[in-house]
Amino acid sequence: MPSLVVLRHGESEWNSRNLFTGWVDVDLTARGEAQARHSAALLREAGLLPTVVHTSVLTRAVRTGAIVLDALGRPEVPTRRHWRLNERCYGALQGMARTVARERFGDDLYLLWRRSFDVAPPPLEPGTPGDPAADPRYADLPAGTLPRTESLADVTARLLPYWREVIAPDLRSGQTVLVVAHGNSLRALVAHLDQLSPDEVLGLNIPTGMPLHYELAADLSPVVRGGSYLEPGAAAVAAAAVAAEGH
Ligand SMILES: O=C(O)[C@H](O)COP(=O)(O)O
Repeated sequence: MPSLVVLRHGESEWNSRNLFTGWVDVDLTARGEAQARHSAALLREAGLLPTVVHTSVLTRAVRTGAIVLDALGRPEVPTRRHWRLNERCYGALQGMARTVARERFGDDLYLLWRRSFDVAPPPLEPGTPGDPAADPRYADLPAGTLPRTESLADVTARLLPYWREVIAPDLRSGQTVLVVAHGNSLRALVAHLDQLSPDEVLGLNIPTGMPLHYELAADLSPVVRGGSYLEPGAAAVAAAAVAAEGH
């Protein structure tokens, strides 16, 4: 059976400061690096040795993937990086503390912007941190591709082509695929895999550095809806902490 593991990057510098991050390119904290190494140990114990890795082009995901492979003694495993796996663009919220956002805009709008499927935050101002128009990584993308803000629906629309055209063929060819991405780009993928309702999407939170395993049927539908965290107890506690951020 095709085997997929999805992993949100380890804790980042802005995760530890509770700042909205989006496309701002920050690094891992020492805790985040340790989470990546622990994820490798869990993968080894579970017999889930990746044969291909897909990451976003953001440092926190790229480095998490590299640390996992290094800890497994498998630095030669091919890794592909693509912007379509990037975190959602959080627009004008990028760089803002979650507590400030919740107090400034109110609980309802704060929740809608963080966790609804089809509501995007206000767009980022040109030239502010994380503006992809100023980043050479995206220089070759067609004009109009780069987001200035994204809803989860927007993330889904730009992520699924990569899922269908690149990751799915790896799975169908029998690879053990590790996808290292972000809290919301993985929410978009999980919502697609599990066909989540809008209410289920609203309650979906993915913790940093905790491998989530999906056994997939031949049509790539999950054998177990929601997949299986390799450390389910710790993941449930950490996901609740993500939901509570900013409160
Ligand atoms: O971009 C960010 O700030 C995080 O990766 C996800 O933040 P959220 O859990 O508030 O959506």
